[in-house]
Amino acid sequence: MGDIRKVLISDSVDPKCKSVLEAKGIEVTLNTKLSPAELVAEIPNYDGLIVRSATKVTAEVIKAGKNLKIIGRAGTGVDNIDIKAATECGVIVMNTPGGNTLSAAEHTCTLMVCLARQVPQAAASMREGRWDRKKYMGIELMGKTLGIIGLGRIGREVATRMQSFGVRTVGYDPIVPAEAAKEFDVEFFELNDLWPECDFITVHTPLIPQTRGLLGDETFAKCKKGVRVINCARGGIIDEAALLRALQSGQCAGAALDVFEQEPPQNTELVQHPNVIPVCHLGASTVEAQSRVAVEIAEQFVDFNEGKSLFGAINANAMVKALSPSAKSLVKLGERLGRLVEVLYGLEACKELSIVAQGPDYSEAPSFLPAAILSGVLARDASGVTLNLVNAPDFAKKKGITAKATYSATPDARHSNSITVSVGGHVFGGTVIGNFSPVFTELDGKQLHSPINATGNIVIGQGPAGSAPKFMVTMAEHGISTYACSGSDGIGMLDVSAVVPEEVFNKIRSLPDVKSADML
Ligand SMILES: NC(=O)c1ccc[n+]([C@@H]2O[C@H](COP(=O)([O-])OP(=O)(O)OC[C@H]3O[C@@H](n4cnc5c(N)ncnc54)[C@H](O)[C@@H]3O)[C@@H](O)[C@H]2O)c1
Ligand SMILES: O=C(O)[C@H](O)COP(=O)(O)O
Repeated sequence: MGDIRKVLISDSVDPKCKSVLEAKGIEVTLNTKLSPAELVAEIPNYDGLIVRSATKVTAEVIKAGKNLKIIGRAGTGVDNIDIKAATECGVIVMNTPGGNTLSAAEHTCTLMVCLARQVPQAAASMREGRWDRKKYMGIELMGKTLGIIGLGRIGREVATRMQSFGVRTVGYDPIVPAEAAKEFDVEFFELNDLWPECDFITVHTPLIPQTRGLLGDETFAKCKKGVRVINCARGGIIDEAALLRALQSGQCAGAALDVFEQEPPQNTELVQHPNVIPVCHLGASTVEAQSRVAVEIAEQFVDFNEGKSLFGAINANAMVKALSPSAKSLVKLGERLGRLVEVLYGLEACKELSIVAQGPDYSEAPSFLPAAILSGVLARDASGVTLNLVNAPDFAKKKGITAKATYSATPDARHSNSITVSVGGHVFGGTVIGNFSPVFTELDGKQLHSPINATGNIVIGQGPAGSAPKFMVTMAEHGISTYACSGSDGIGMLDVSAVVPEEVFNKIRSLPDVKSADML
């Protein structure tokens, strides 16, 4: 069992999610009725949180989650989660990106067909006792052009489905080359050229600054008169006020909206417009999609807990290769080496860290060692935030600290695998013995005659040769014994039986010629 023992599910997620987690011994609470304030009060009791789009996982919630390690989104969009705050607090965020793709694509196609034939409006009018055959004259889809903005998972599935109606599909996506779009029969257009081509436009992008208001007054004006639009992605990609104006002027002949700038929507004039088909965010609401995303997020939590994978994580690059027990030991060693150089030379001297991983087993280490070492270097400067592989790189950036790692397959002369970190010409190193025992092996460029356990209570001191026995005597007078001692050229390292109290350190520091003495 890993670190995730208690999980809160705060949205209505398929019960399979709870079952998969509980089968692995994880305690699960399902509570979909928490107010924002109640969530803030409850969250400290949990290691993990699972949501859909209803729960707003704000910075306040994340900061209150003192034990929170992971937030899972049973679905795609993570705009209801404050990713920046999660990253700063070292909390992993993951989603299940593909689980509801087909349902969202089918829903988009359904809405497009409804726009062409006004089926929802006709059904509503019949329920009101009318038989308005003339009013609901539709258009055929055959031969019409659909513009797809965002050619990711859903955009492509929409394209291939609508092609079966004889619809010509054109599209734009900043990261999809024209040749790749051609493979699923989408003609690529730059955005400016795309607008006048389309009878229908559907958006399938995330809501990010570049896509907010993508369809607005300016772009509606570039469209064919009578264009119909669909938003099954996120409210705000189509500017609601501009859409209402385009509907009122007839520039837009119809809009099908599954998502809104505010949910439930506040813009009632838009929702009530006769040419709008409003739907209460149902893109992913199918039995199949809900079952899939529920199982997927639970299995992703379990895999993370068991050190198998970090599939679906969107803010934990440095962690992806650091899940195995041996990698975890190497992360620990990295943290301790980082701490060692900071304790000896201070933060200012640690602005540029150069890291080398050597030996056949450490080829993946450069992907996570910089973050591990940085979390040690910055540990005393993080104002109460616990640093880890998720948040240390961001913290370091803010402090102007860089860490670069290189890899060499050739082992060093003494160890088959080793890591070193250098600051200002001072080199410190270590290795992991077996899979679980991180040890220091090199102090300021000198190999230690015997390695020192890097996870123990380590005292590090600087002073003249012969200082170490005096350190030991002083600590022994206060009941602290020394398990191991090693050192070189003025730096000594002692593995001791307990954390040394400040008053004892003060005695040690007052010994003749001792430059420094600290707990690591
Ligand atoms: N309505 C629902 O219930 C529902 C269900 C699932 C997903 N969604 C939403 O649908 C959207 C798409 O999901 P997906 O799984 O296809 O995502 P995806 O990541 O597979 O695809 C999104 C695509 O948008 C592209 N993109 C980014 N910026 C762009 C820009 N400025 N212009 C054009 N394209 C841009 C990306 O390059 C990417 O290819 C997301 O917003 C997601 O939250 C909604
Ligand atoms: O981004 C998504 O996955 C969809 O918008 C679905 O949201 P939901 O899980 O709240 O239905």
